Amino acid sequence: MSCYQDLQLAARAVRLASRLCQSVQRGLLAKETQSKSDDSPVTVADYGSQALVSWALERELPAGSFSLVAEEDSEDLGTETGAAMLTRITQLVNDTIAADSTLDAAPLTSKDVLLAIDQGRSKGGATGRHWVLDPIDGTRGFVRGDQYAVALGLLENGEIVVGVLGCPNLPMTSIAHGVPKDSNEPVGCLFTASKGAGTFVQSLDGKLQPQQVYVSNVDDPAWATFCESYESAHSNQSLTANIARVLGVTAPPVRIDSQAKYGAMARGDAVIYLRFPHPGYREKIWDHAAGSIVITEAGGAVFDAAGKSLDFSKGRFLDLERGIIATNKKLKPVVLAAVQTVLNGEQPSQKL
Ligand SMILES: Nc1ncnc2c1ncn2[C@@H]1O[C@H](COP(=O)(O)O)[C@@H](OP(=O)(O)O)[C@H]1O
Ligand SMILES: [Mg+2]
Ligand SMILES: [Mg+2]
Ligand SMILES: [Mg+2]
Repeated sequence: MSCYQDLQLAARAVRLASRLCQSVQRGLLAKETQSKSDDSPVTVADYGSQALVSWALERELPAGSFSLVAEEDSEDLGTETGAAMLTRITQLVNDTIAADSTLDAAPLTSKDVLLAIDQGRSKGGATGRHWVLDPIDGTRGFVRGDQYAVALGLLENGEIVVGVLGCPNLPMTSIAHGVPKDSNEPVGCLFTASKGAGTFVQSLDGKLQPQQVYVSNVDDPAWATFCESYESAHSNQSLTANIARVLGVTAPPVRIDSQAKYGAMARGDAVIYLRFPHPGYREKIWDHAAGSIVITEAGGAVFDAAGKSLDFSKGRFLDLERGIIATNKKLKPVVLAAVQTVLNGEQPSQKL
């Protein structure tokens, strides 16, 4: 299959899953959220999205060739509350398939749904082709009614070659000054990127045609704006404020959930993305796979505090020096220097 065909397949799968997420977010019920053992939330939509993407990819790929590294697994659906959730997930998956006039498929059973979810247990690695999925990135944002993304990448021999981000709540217009509340602007963006072919944005509903996008070309940090996680537990915001101060950035950061940040940056809404999880946190590949190619194909760079590009070939986790930074190529050296200045000035106890 060519990169173009992979991209089309990925975009169809992400669109389908995004529709399921949108319908759940509209009528979100408290009982549809569970806590995972690591205390992060997971909803019927996370599972439903993973089942749909897995099902939509596998049916189009050569038999036996499908490998998926994805965030969720069916373990928690084996409990008593899990069984009720599974019924609801199966219904959501089948309703979404039935509502798509381009799909001609028999309804899935609960067992089919469990199997589709558990396809995501692949370990990935440096050889072969592995799809990398975050069925809902930014579940906390999703539950709050804010930003989230369905994020799908394709890892080929250790390198991400395709990335698709479905961002159902992201305005088609710039969020450089934040996401407007209660605006009539159209929302719902689909970002697509493939190796050597650029990054494009189109409306998730398909009404607006794809347009090529580029990261900001700001080369003076004083004019730069930055974005970071909405959740303060996900990134050390006093550290990022110090980095911004060293750079001379004066504008307040745009704080939004999920890889929607990478999409927004790819079209120039913000110039720098700073992510510094608290010591001990290990980044997962599905949290950055699609987003990183969306940035690099838009002319940007994604790297860690040592200046190294992200390495997706090491399995389910990213193996990196502290932090993830994205910006344009001109600003990379100056942003990296500011990051290193601030990290070197930290108290030893604050270091990893
Ligand atoms: N303590 C922590 N530090 C850094 N990242 C964390 C975290 N706890 C959860 N995350 C990750 O942050 C992701 C959301 O990213 P963001 O902070 O950009 O909104 C979550 O993805 P999920 O919502 O898919 O679980 C999760 O993988
Ligand atoms: Mg999660
Ligand atoms: Mg995630
Ligand atoms: Mg997720």
